[in-house]
Amino acid sequence: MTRILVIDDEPLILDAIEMAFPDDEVTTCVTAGQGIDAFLKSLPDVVLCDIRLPDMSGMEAFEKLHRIDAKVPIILMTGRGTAQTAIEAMQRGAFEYVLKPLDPDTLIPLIEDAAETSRMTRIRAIVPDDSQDEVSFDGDNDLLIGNCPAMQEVYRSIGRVARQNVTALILGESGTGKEVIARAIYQYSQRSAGRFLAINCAAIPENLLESELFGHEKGAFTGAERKKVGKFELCNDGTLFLDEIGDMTPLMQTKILRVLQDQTFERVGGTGTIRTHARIIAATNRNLEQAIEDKEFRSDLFYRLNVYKIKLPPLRERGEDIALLANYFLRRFAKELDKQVTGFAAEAIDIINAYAWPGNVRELQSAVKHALLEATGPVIVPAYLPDSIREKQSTTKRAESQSQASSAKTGFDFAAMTRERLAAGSDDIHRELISVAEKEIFAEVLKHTDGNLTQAAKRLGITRTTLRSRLELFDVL
Ligand SMILES: Nc1ncnc2c1ncn2[C@@H]1O[C@H](COP(=O)(O)OP(=O)(O)OP(=O)(O)O)[C@@H](O)[C@H]1O
Repeated sequence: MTRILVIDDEPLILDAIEMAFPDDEVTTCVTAGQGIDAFLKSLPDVVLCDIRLPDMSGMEAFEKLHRIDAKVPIILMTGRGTAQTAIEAMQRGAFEYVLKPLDPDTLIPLIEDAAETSRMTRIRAIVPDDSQDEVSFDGDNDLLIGNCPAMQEVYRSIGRVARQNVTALILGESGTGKEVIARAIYQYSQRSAGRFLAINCAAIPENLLESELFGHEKGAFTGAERKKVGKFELCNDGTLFLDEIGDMTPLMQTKILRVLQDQTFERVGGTGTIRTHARIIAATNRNLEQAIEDKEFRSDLFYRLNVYKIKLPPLRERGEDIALLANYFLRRFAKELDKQVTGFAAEAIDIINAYAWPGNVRELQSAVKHALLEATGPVIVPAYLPDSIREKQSTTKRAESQSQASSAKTGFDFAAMTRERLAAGSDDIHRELISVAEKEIFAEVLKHTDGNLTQAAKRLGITRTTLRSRLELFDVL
């Protein structure tokens, strides 16, 4: 549920917004004064503010709200005549502006985007300190849980890179915590009071991504009925998180490379060169070295991004952290859901430890939530865990050990695994299953070649570099 504060003196607009967000908490105010009071009383996640208000200008209202808490995204509503003022407000920190009459198809995704930005900026990602034995519970922030050596190295890396103002590249499978690490880097950086904007480079088509990142001039293309300020410009002194960077098209890769090389770009349809000092944090679940070899990713862009690399281990390789995380999520969600559940039965922890967690921490989180919702007693027993984990844990875990020990038998039921991943809600099934298959194939071939990579690559019909990088990705080398 998003807490939205709307400040506008037109009752029709207030009603329309309340109707457009029936599941959210919408507070409406008809003057700037009332809006500021409501803002001070309880900070909203997002503010929508008209540019013309009866008691002060929308610009003044924006500046007052922005001074109180610069991390709350403020969207200005404007008529065509006042769009220039709204653009100026954006350059001073407003999140976006929308033209009246409001179009729900534009407004709803924009509010969702603003709410997500609000969450990422305001909910702190806290790195544990060395002295921490017990995990202290903090409902308002995200604590990074895990003590295994690989995670300790991740925490050290955050400490080293956060204050350096350099580009950081976060690598790891889906759900391993890349976004939460990006937030930690931002929050521990010298730019923590500034803007943090995120964009998922895989989720939107190329032309939209281009506009989102670089902005566009009015009339730059059909449908560009207003000027747009892009994220690179908005984040001039802030931090821009480019998620799923490995999935960008060649054109976007070239454009991003230019920004990284000389900190300049042009808006789409614009001629003026704009300079940006945005700090870039990039993340991907792809093996970029492999993508370079496959000619899908520019090597010069990779070298620009790879200034400081943080590699997140998959959950299945985090040993005792798995149970630590499960217990943390149990306490967290038990509080949220108001359930009197105190812990896991030993058998349930055994299953959790044995499962391969292809969806990593995110999958564990939803499994614990599922178990809590199912629970009727004070302890989580195996029956409360999702079927997919109980039934298939042995299959998936075996996949891991087979690939590493190179000694197990073959014969996965891929149809069953696909069904399992579908039931688990995964949206990365192709990669998950292909990885499991690849690991098994490699393990068998390497066993046959006594671990000789050159011979194995020959028998597999792939290059030695490809084999090496796949094995590195699986952390087999
Ligand atoms: N070490 C950790 N301790 C506590 N919570 C974590 C940890 N790592 C990840 N999480 C939680 O797991 C969930 C998934 O993490 P996140 O979204 O950062 O993963 P991701 O790698 O960015 O995933 P994707 O590649 O799919 O975007 C989030 O709710 C995050 O807060």
